[in-house]
Amino acid sequence: MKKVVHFGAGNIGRGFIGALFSQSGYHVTFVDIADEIISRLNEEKAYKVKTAEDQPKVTEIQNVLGLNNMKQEEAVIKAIEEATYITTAIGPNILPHIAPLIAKGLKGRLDSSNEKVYVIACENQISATDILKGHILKAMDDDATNKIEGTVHFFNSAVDRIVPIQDNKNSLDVLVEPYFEWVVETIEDIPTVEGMTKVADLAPFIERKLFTVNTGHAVTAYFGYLDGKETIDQTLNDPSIYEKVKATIEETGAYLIKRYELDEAEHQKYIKKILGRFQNQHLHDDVTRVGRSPIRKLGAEDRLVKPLVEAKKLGLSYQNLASAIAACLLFDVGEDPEAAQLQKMIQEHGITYVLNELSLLNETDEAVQTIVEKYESLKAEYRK
Ligand SMILES: NC(=O)c1ccc[n+]([C@@H]2O[C@H](COP(=O)([O-])OP(=O)(O)OC[C@H]3O[C@@H](n4cnc5c(N)ncnc54)[C@H](O)[C@@H]3O)[C@@H](O)[C@H]2O)c1
Ligand SMILES: O=P(O)(O)OC[C@@H](O)[C@@H](O)[C@H](O)[C@H](O)CO
Repeated sequence: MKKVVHFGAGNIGRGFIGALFSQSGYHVTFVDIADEIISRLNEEKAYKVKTAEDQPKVTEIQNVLGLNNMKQEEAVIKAIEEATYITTAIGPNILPHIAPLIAKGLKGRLDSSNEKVYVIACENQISATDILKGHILKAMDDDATNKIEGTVHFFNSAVDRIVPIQDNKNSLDVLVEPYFEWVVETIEDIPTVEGMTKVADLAPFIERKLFTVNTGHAVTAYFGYLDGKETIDQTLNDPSIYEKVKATIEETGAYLIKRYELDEAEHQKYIKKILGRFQNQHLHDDVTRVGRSPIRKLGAEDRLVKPLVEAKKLGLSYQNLASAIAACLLFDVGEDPEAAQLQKMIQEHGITYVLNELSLLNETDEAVQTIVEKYESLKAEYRK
């Protein structure tokens, strides 16, 4: 049986990537720091994935076990030595922290074998695998680095399936939306994983996904939060927010259509499908999950700022994206460490500084002025 080591036994790890591997006949070793999940995986050795729809489909996921990377380093190294795939769904900010352990595992493996292994980061971030590779190489000695070529293959990917925070913390079972897409950038003949789509150039796929699904999701979350809504589907029941979200992903759409020569009618269909996915009433996806980590989401390469900058360069409208960024700046959820840090930064230094520091937008840029105006007007409207 082929093996995969998957870092991150959370929602997307168990509910999507780990599940696809298991269903494709692989043994899956989940690596995580959450003791309860790891113990449960080792006790139960299986869990269920249930689709969020009127007639849910339930799939039993087998051949799984768990390792804690903080406590079982040697076992993780051994698992990496035996794996065909190494994947992650852990959050982009965590990649630098797991890279040294992956490097140790790869080093051990390269000393004794030249069997191919494929590394794929499944995160909502452009070039996440390249970034992970950079951290792995930093942690490796020259000898191991020289042996990587031709043996360790790194592929970028785009991963799409909405998996909300799970209600029952005492169960490994995962509720997921029925839709999924996993696009991996390679033309190599690699071991089959059912549900994986291979493409030669990931750029149009990841930008289309990140700047439609994730931009639309973020706008919904930030306006939903401001308006006191709890979930994404509840937020979109409000026609005025629905129109804002649609208008924002039409702005990103205009950029994507121009940049990648997409078919306009096809892209409109894509937008409609995405809005329909957000409206799934069985998901109960919290606005606080979708809006999480606003500092990451304000990054220059992320779902709000990058399409604004690109739309502006092409002379396209970016007014709704500017509103979305302004709403993100008002995301003040106490339990979210990045939201707390963001609010502290705004209080101490002001919006212009924050946009410069986090989004690399220069204060002389007229988009900054637009965002500041929208921020002030949203603040007046919602924080009476
Ligand atoms: N949930 C979704 O709808 C969805 C869809 C597509 C992509 N993604 C992406 O997948 C990634 C994971 O998201 P998620 O929703 O599954 O998050 P999650 O919080 O459910 O899962 C992340 C897991 O990583 C573990 N973790 C954190 N730090 C760790 C460390 N240092 N070492 C080992 N494990 C650690 C956590 O304990 C948790 O189990 C993110 O990049 C996210 O953007 C999520
Ligand atoms: O995971 P994040 O924080 O990058 O973004 C939150 C959601 O938009 C995201 O998890 C989506 O549910 C997912 O990307 C759908 O494929």
